[in-house]
Order: sequence, then C-alpha cells, then structure tokens
Amino acid sequence: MSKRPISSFFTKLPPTSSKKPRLTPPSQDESPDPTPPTTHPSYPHPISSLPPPLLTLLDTYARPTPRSITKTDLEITFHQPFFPQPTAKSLYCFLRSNLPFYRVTYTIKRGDFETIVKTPRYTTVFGVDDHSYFSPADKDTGAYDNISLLNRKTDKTLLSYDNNTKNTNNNERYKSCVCRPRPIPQCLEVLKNIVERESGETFNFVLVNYYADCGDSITYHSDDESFLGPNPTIASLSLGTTRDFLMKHKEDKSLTLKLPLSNGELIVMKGPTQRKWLHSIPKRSQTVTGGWTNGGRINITFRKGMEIACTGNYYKYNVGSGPVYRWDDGKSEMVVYEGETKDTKEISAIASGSGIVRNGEGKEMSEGSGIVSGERK
Ligand SMILES: O=C(O)CCC(=O)C(=O)O
Ligand SMILES: [Fe+2]
Repeated sequence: MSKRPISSFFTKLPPTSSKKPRLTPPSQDESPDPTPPTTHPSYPHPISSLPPPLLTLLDTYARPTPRSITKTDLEITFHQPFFPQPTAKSLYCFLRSNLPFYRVTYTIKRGDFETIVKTPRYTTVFGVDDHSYFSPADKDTGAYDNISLLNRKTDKTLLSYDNNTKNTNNNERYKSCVCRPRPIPQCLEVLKNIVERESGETFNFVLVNYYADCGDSITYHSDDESFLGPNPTIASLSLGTTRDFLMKHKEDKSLTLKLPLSNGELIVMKGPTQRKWLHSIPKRSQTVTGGWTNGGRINITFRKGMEIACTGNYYKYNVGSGPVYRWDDGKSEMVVYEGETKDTKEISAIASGSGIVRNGEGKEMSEGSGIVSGERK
C-alpha cells in the first residue's frame, strides 16, 4: 500500500466565496495514489479513506449560494445542495460501508423507575472537546496509529493509546467515557474541513446517525447542552433518502417549520436556534425518494464541544457499550461485526436478550415515544 501522507488531504482549506472548482480533477493517466485506511487503537477496525476521485468530486463542486431561513429565534443557512446528487450518493454508500456503528441502549431513572431506552437509529462519533487535542498524524506516513491525546493548556499527554490495552481509559479527565476518545478518521476529517471552509466555523466533533429505514427516527430535542457553549453552531449534512426535519419553537406553539432534507443538502443552525427551538426526524410509515422506497439515510452533524463533559456524553450516547455494527453488502443490512472481542460479545449477548430489565419495575421503551428536551439522547 502506498504511503502517501494522509495529511496532504487535511490541509485546512481557506474560506472562499469563489464558485470555481479549486482542484483540477486527475487526468486518466495520473490517478493519485489511494490513501491508506485510518487505523487507531481506539477504532474497532481500520476505517477506509475516501478514494481520491470521490475526494476530488467533493472538493471541486461549484456550490450555489446558500439561502437563509429566518424566523423568530431561528437562524438557518440552507445549502441546497452542498454536494451534487451522484457525489452525495457515492459518499452515502462509502460511509455506510466503512464506519463502525452502534445501536445504543441506555437507562434513565424516572422517580423509582429505571427505564431502558433503545436509540431508534445507528450512531457513531469521533472527536474530543476543546480542552484536549489529538497529536498530529505521523509527518512522513500520515499514519494515525501513534496519535495520543494531549492537554490543550499544558501540551502534556493525557492518554497514550496502546494496542494491547482494552478500549477503556484510566484517565481522570475522561473517566466517564465509555471508550477512549477517537480521532476523526480521514473520510470524515475531509468533510469537516470542507464544511468549516464553507461555513467559516470550526468543529471538533463529528456525530453520525444512520437511519436504516422509515422506522428509524430521532425524537424532538435541542442540541443546547451547556457543554456546547451559549449559542452553538451546528452543521448538519444529509445523505441518502429524503426525510422530514421538523422544528417547533419551545414556547410559541404557533411557530413550526418542516424542511424535507435531501441527499447532499447541508443546514447550518446558528444563534438562538438550539436554545429556542426543538427539532426531530419523525418515523414515517413510508418514504419514497426517486424510485427508492424506505431507503436509508445518513446524517452527519459537526459540532464544537467546549467542555470536558461533552466527550463523556457523546461517547456514552453514540457508542455505548454494546456491539459494533458494520454494513453487510450481501445482506443489505447492518450486522454485528465479527472482529469483536470476547468482552463485547458478552455485552452484545446480554443486550440482545430479553433479560435486560434492571429491576422489577423497569420496562423497555423506544426513544421515539417520549420527548427528550435539552439533551440529544
Ligand atoms: O438526522 C438529522 O437530520 C438530525 C439529527 C439530530 O438532530 C442530532 O443528531 O442531534
Ligand atoms: Fe439534534
């Protein structure tokens, strides 16, 4: 495998309003070397890098000027589209095949009752809050293998990842994390860089949702946790099937908004939007996009976590402690990843069995059956 530095694809792209392509597509006879997969001890498996032709298509698109949507307490920039349809569809297939996903289950306490909540979609997350940063990739090879986590103030190592240790961490700062914080792999870092360039914002977390079909959803909530700062900007990219993004004002019930989000579209939510509005992707009995019925959808949100608590929260609710899922092309569905350790197999057997009720009173429920306000769970 060629050792072309991954970092050559990571260079921060300067903000630009130019509508012209910025990279020259490779000619037939000089196709660039493929970038090796991103590997890191915190990953359950190597994560493939974007094929150079797809990378070029993503970066050279002359995107139309976005439109602004403003309502009381709401500021959204709508890039329609951010990536052209065929490119976005390739990206959708690529990410669905190559990212590790989780179907997280967690418990919440309501009075004396402990309730098990099953997240009604697949999720995954990469990144770390602003108090820490990952050391740069290897200068010569671009490899991630030895990337460690450093304290932003002191530049001292907080976690040096070791292939031989379990995927838990003993670091005081991140002791509430269900797994070790994971650096953003090349395929998502590239997208983050393009979104940052076009929006003029910076992000340190990439959260991915995979809605397998029209029955997967996210309940009404707002991404207004204090660990994101007072008026967080959140950029949200949609790939695959069109799904309705519903919004409603937290106080004024007459204020609502429905945005069908389609393949390749990006919304950037800003200002008071998270503080004042809720949003959701409701279940549907059927979705039809083009000739495609009840297809899947990937949503990627780019966020900036300001506080340490953000990291524990995001890994708990988007990775959890259950099995890893990967896309199976033959079966056309997510299946439990076979390369898992004995420990995760045991957890997966417990989670998929019927005996997960923690106390006599507990009952299972789906997130979709309740409104979770103020927290994205
Ligand atoms: O899938 C979407 O468009 C929304 C996802 C979302 O709201 C979230 O991840 O917090
Ligand atoms: Fe959200």
